[in-house]
Amino acid sequence: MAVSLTNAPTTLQVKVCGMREPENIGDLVALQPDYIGFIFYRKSARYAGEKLNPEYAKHLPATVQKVGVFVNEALETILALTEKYGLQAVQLHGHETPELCRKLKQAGFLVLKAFALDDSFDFTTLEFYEGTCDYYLFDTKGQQHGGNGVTFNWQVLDQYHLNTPFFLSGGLDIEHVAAIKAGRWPQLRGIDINSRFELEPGLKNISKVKKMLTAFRENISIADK
Ligand SMILES: O=C(O)c1ccccc1NCC(=O)[C@H](O)[C@H](O)COP(=O)(O)O
Repeated sequence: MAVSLTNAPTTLQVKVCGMREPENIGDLVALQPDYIGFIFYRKSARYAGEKLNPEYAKHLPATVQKVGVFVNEALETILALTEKYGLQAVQLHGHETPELCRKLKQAGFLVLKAFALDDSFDFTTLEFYEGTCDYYLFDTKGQQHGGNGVTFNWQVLDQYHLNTPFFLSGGLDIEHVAAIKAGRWPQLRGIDINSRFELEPGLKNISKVKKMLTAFRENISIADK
C-alpha cells in the first residue's frame, strides 16, 4: 500500500559540507541549501583554508548560512576564522567540551556539535551538552573525524531520548531520502551531505546535489512494506 507522508517533516534542512571552490560554491548557492560547510581542519582532504577567499565567502547571499567545521581548535582560533570568513555557524567534530559549545552559543553562533556513532554509542554521554548547542550532528564513527562516506546503523537513533534536535550525517546519498523522510525520529531537523556528492574531494557534483535537494524537498510517497 502506498502511504502519503502528510506528516513527513517537510521542513527538514539541508547542509552541504566540504565546499571551497568559488564557481562550485556559486552553483551550489543557486540551489539554495540551508547551510554550506567549510572545513577548517588542515588534515582534511576538503580543507578550505588556502582555497577559499575570505571576501568571497563573506559576500555570499544571506539565504545560506555559512558553517565553519572545526576539530579540537581553541576558542580564539574559531572566533578568528568566523570573523575572517563571515561565518554564522560552527560545527565541532572533535572532543570539544560543553563549555566551549556554550561560549560559542553565547557569542551568537549557531552551534552544531558532531558525535561519531556506532552500534554501542551511549546517548547518556550527551546529557552534559544539553542546552549548550543548537543541534547535534550524528555522523558515522570512522577513521577520519568526518567525511568517511559511510552510513551508520540508524537503529541506534531509536535510543536517542534527549531534547536537542539533530542533523543526520554520514554517507548520505539520494537512495536514503525516503527512509530519512519517513519521520522516524521526532528530533530530526536536517541532513548533512558530503562525500557521496563529490567529483573529487572539495568539489561537488552540482547536478547530483540538485537531484538530492529536489527529492528531499518534494512531498514523497513511499511504499509500505
Ligand atoms: O569531510 C571531512 O573531510 C571532514 C574532516 C574532518 C572533520 C569533519 C569533516 N566533515 C564534516 C561533515 O560535516 C561531513 O559532511 C560529515 O562528516 C559527513 O561526511 P560524509 O560521510 O562524507 O557524508
